[in-house]
Amino acid sequence: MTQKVIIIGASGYTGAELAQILTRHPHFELAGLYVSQQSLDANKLISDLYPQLRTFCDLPLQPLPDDLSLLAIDADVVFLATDHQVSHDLAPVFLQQDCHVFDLSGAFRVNNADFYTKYYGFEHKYPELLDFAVYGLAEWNSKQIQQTDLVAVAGCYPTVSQLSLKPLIENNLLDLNQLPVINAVSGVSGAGRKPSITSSFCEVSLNAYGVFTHRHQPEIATHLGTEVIFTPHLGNFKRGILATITAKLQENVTDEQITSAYQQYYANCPLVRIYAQGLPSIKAVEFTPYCDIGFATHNGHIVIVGAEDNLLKGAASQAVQCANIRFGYNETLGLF
Ligand SMILES: NC(=O)C1=CN([C@@H]2O[C@H](COP(=O)(O)OP(=O)(O)OC[C@H]3O[C@@H](n4cnc5c(N)ncnc54)[C@H](OP(=O)(O)O)[C@@H]3O)[C@@H](O)[C@H]2O)C=CC1
Ligand SMILES: CC(=O)N[C@@H](CCC(=O)OP(=O)(O)O)C(=O)O
Repeated sequence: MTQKVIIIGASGYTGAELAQILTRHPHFELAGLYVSQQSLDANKLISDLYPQLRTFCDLPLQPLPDDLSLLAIDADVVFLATDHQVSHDLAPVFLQQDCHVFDLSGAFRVNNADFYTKYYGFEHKYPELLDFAVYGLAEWNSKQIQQTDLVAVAGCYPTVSQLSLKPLIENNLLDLNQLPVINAVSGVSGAGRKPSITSSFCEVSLNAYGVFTHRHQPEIATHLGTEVIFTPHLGNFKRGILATITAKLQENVTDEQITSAYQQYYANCPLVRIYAQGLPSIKAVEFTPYCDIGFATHNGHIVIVGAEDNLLKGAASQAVQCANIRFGYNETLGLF
């Protein structure tokens, strides 16, 4: 059994990663790559933009047709690697034609229409889809993912932050009277391929941004079920996120209890690697579908360090992981 899949937003950074993964996937047949109707890249080959794909994937980047429903009828699965508002507009068209939608944007991640006005700057028109969507944090929501046609793949910073904190919160090992503090540094690919002054080579050094205002704070807090302080940073490297998370432990919590909580939740999760010693780095995870987690404790506090590739576990490979789960395949199929 194979599913016919298409990627919309295929010329972008996460779209190109999806194209690479789906080309080698044994059960998903990559049937088409799409960009906007006005795209400057329309009708180029994806391998013209990403020469590393030459001979491996030479499909053209097609402009979206006027009648999207014809495209939707012909596809079993669509990956939306598009901006939030574009995904918001496209997903219902595909769902209407019984196409399975895996959306990499934030358009369906938080079940609260007001959140979109406040943090995304647009009015959400599909509250019923917010009810229906399953949050694609693969390790935590696999049962729900198996049963949905709309997966809102978790955001990049939220993925590493939640994978790091959730086992400890679920086992009541943290004193949440002191809010966990997440400081995370992302490579510049997190900002996407479109040019902008803030992601321009000579402008990027290392800086915090979105302090107390970034949309990933409420995404993390909603799905963790507890408030956090989240500060993203932009670093002068291409890909990867390193999150350093400080939290207060409940009285007398031992390192063994912490390790055992991680093992309890991730023993059967091949894409989360818990370090027995040492701390993860971006070097350990870049170009891989893993999230690596390590920790140290001192005087009743814990510092957890989580690392992932923002374009893979933080986006494209987690999207395919969710699709594998949805169709009953091994969750790592096509990811290595
Ligand atoms: N980069 C990252 O690390 C992560 C990104 N995400 C999310 O994934 C999504 C894609 O991100 P990323 O790959 O970085 O973005 P890019 O800016 O690199 O790519 C966006 C893609 O969308 C296409 N596009 C733009 N407008 C339209 C339209 N109206 N219809 C169809 N296609 C369109 C662009 O092509 P063109 O303009 O030529 O048409 C391009 O192919 C975003 O929602 C982002 O928030 C999630 C997690 C991590
Ligand atoms: C470095 C950088 O700019 N990162 C982006 C986050 C990545 C992203 O695309 O956000 P989603 O995961 O919500 O889709 C930002 O801070 O807006």
